[in-house]
This record gives sequence, C-alpha cells and structure tokens, in this order.
Amino acid sequence: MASITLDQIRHAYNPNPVSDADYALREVDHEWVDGGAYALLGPSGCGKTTLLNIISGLLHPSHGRILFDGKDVTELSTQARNIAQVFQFPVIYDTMTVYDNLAFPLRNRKVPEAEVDRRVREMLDIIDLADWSKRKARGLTADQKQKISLGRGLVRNDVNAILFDEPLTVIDPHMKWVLRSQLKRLHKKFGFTMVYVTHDQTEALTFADKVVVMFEGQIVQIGTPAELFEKPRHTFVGYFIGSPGMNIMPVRLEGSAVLLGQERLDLVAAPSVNPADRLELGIRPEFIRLGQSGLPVTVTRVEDIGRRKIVRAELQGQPIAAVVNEDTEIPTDAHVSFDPAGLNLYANSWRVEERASP
Ligand SMILES: Nc1ncnc2c1ncn2[C@@H]1O[C@H](COP(=O)(O)OP(=O)(O)OP(=O)(O)O)[C@@H](O)[C@H]1O
Repeated sequence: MASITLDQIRHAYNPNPVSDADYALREVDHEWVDGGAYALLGPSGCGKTTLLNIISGLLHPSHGRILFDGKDVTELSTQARNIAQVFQFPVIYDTMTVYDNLAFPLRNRKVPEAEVDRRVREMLDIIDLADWSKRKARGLTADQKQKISLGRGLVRNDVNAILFDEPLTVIDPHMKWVLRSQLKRLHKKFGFTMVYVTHDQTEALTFADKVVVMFEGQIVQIGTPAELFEKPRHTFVGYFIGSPGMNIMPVRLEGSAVLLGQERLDLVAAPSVNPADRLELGIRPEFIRLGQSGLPVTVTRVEDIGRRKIVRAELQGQPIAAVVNEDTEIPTDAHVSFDPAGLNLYANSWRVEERASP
C-alpha cells in the first residue's frame, strides 16, 4: 500500500482553458496517508471521477504530478501503477466460475496455486459466495456479480491502492449496508489505502476515516465525519452534510457582534474580515432552540423523524430548520435562540477562522 500525493493537480477537458470555470478540477494539493480510507463526496459534476481517474492513470492531468510513496507516477500507465479498481457496474468474466474470477488477478501475477486457493477461499467467505464458487458467473444476480468485482479488487494484497467508483449503485439497500460494513472491517484488518467515490453522504460517512468533500472542481474540506459536522470549512459542506443541512443566513458585522436583521448576536471576539466580504452565519438545526424567547419565527411545518422532530419555520422571511426532541412543545408564538457552540461565521463562503488557508 502507498501514500498518495496530489501535487498541484489541475485538469481541464478543454484544451485551451482560460478561466477557473474551464477546469473540471481546480487546484488539488494534498497528501493522503498510507492505509487511509478516503471517500470522495460531492454532487454530480463536482470532479470526483476526474480525480479518481487521475489517480488511477486513466486520465493525464493538464497540470501537476501524482506520487505514490513519494515516487512520481504521473507518466505511468494504470497497470504500472499497480492499483485495483472497482467500478459502478460489475467487471467480471461471465464464462468463468466465481472461483476462477477471484483467482484470475492472482494467477495473472503468478501467485503460487496454494496461495491462490487460500486467498480465494478467504474472499469467498467475506463476500458470502462460498456456496456459489463452482457456478459460472453468467447466471448470477447483479448483486452477486458486483460482489465478485469487489472480491477481485480486494483479493490482491500487493496493490498500492484500491479505487472504488460508486461500487454499491447496483446493490440492493440491505446488501449495501452489509457490504459497507464488510469493507470497513476489511480495511481495519488489512490496512489498504482506499479511495471511494460516492455522492451518498451515508456511504461516505460510514466507510471513510476521512471524507474529502468536493464542490465545483475543488476540495473544500477533508475531515472526519465529526469535523465536517462540527466545523464545516465551507458553506457547501454545512449544507451538503447533515439532514437537514446547516442553516445559512446573511448577516452584517458590527464590532464583535453580527446583526441578523434587527437582532444582535455577540461573538467571542471581533473576526478579521474585510468590509467588502459577503458574511453569513451558519448554524446547524441541532443547535437551534425553540421556545418563547429569542427571535420570532413562523412555524410552517413539523416533520416527525422518530425520537426527534424537524421544525421548519420562517425567520425574517427566510426558511430555517430546527431539530428538537419529540417531546418539545411548539409554542404558538414561537421564538428561536442559537446555542453559541454551534455558531459559524463565513466570509465569501469560507469559515472565518480558517480563511488564511482555504
Ligand atoms: N470526457 C469529458 N469531456 C469533457 N468534459 C467532461 C468529461 N468528463 C467529465 N467532464 C466534465 O467535468 C466535470 C467533472 O465531471 P466528473 O465526472 O469528474 O464529476 P463527478 O463528480 O464524478 O460527477 P458524477 O457524480 O455525475 O459522476 C463536469 O462538468 C463534467 O461535465
């Protein structure tokens, strides 16, 4: 397994890029540690597949270098990079048995047959296809075929990294959960470097040690699920992670307080922002208290989500969401107050205390 360094990578599909908007990937400059499990998360078109294909060697970046364990592999083919890939749809040999499909990548590398047998049997147990080992892959369901694809990716232990591109798309919801947990266990056991593309936050948050959130061709934050929840570095992370996402409200600054309409909210210290910056306050629904004091709101809807409720309301003409316990009374004359621990200030979409290194 290897560390992966993305050294000032940029990529434009257009051969004559002029502005940032022409780049599918604006600058990406990071080091991902050996044995890390990274999920690339973001909406359609944000550049996840482009970045994965640059790592795998399917795509040559317009600028920058990619290094595995410090060795420059930018000019190397996918094969020479020694990685395993699992795609959205199964890539298997229909006419081979399940066993032979799993054995194929090992036999191809001249692994001794006794070792092939040991590893294939272990993998058959992991993907729960031991009873199907002698069956031809042709007659299997889409789920089973994709499990073989996953097994083929995981059966080798000599790869630099394993790359997954939305591998659970064709898997039914229950099996998705099972396979996700298995992947996590395998990662703990074998310490693979894994990069996993998804646009599903549950998948990313349960699978990865570090979630790489992408937006419009940029990595806007790399963090643990808790970091993304507690300190979203960019308003997009606040909005995209969590359900419902973070409330983002335009504010003005006055000394060490922000003004939300007529209301004043004191900050711990005066933030260093420029007068022309576009300021917004971010607060997650879990940090909003509902009661009879604070800012007046008009409740528009209440959604029951088991032990908690989502209260949708309008605050100064803007929609706002709060998450409260199921037994919280919704007063007729409802007001909201904000838990200071949950206040985040954003200038031009970036969290203020971290603006120095966006
Ligand atoms: N072969 C290509 N030629 C031109 N533009 C492309 C090509 N592939 C992707 N793009 C563009 O690059 C941008 C990033 O696309 P990419 O497929 O990397 O996003 P993604 O996050 O993986 O999206 P999805 O979740 O839909 O797969 C998009 O604007 C897309 O239209």
